[in-house]
Amino acid sequence: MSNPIIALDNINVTFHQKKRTIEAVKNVSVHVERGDVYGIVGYSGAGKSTLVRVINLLQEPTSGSVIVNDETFFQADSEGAKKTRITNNDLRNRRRKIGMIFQHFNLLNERTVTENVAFALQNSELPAKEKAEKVRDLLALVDLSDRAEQYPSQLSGGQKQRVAIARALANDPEILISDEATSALDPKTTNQILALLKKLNKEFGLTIVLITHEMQAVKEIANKVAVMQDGEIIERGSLLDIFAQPNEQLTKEFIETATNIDKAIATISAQPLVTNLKPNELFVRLSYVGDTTDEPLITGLFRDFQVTANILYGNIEILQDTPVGSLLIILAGTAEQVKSAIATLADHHVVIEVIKGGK
Ligand SMILES: Nc1ncnc2c1ncn2[C@@H]1O[C@H](COP(=O)(O)OP(=O)(O)OP(=O)(O)O)[C@@H](O)[C@H]1O
Repeated sequence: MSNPIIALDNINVTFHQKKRTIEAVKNVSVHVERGDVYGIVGYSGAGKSTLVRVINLLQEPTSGSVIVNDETFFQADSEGAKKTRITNNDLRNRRRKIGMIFQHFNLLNERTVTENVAFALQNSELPAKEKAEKVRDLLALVDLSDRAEQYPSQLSGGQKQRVAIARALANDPEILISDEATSALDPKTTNQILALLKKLNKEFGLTIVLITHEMQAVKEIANKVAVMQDGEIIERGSLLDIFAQPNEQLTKEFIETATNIDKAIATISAQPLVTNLKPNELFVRLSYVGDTTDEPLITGLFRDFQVTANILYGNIEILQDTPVGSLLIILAGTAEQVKSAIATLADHHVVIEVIKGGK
């Protein structure tokens, strides 16, 4: 496998203020592979922005190493230790290959849409005619050709973000950093922007680092997820693994915001079928990923073990073209039968969580 396009290792960022020291990022290592959409989620203040600003040295780390495209941007073993740093001139050039988009778009209000995008090409060596062509192509790509001569104040939030994306793409970056880019948008517009980012990733192989407090956004487009809290990454993995089996409480909370499964459990737990659960019944949650969903698991329980399964709630999401399911069901049968049925489900990589019963 080739080297990661972004390798952050043992990154620390410490801010020294008059009376206090803030450890915004604590010994974080993140490797982003080419073509990844890497989601970093966390609440406000977790250190997400500080961490991603390290990638293009908008924020110089206190210590650690930053390697982008096999080039060392920064390296220092510890605070105050001798450091290696890319020259300012080289950094300026490399930064053009790392596009950024932000929550508040950061457009120039006195300039038209075309001028905003062209601004990113001011240092480009392209002849004027090709620059103009490039801007036109970019506006077509983000579906804003008809707004070329308008000003930001005449655009909706989603349109402004599309101008920002066109501008971020002007120098053909290999990496796009999205810092809460959909946080100020309504859900429908958010989905349109996420769909555009997904298209850029799929069609052009653009590597995207997406930081957000919205798990829903990560769920839509990321293939990898890291969860940040108090300057540290507390959990990470593939999107599917994280959704199927989160370990940390905070990860579970974020997933809940995108699936509402806890709400479903609470509502269904209050129903008579569950409050009056019989001694031979178990109220369980089954979670599964991938092909398992296609199997007639539930009918098999009765056929093979004479265990009946009463489905009270079901939710199947498609994450990265893979079904990820959650079922809330009541299993009924003898203790022996239910035990065998559960063992078989587990053999099929179904995670079983007993919510009530079985005493
Ligand atoms: N330049 C700075 N000087 C001092 N403290 C800073 C600076 N930048 C960030 N911090 C502090 O570092 C911590 C992490 O901030 P950061 O902006 O990285 O978090 P975040 O997860 O991106 O949250 P948000 O989404 O609210 O920006 C916070 O406590 C913040 O106040």
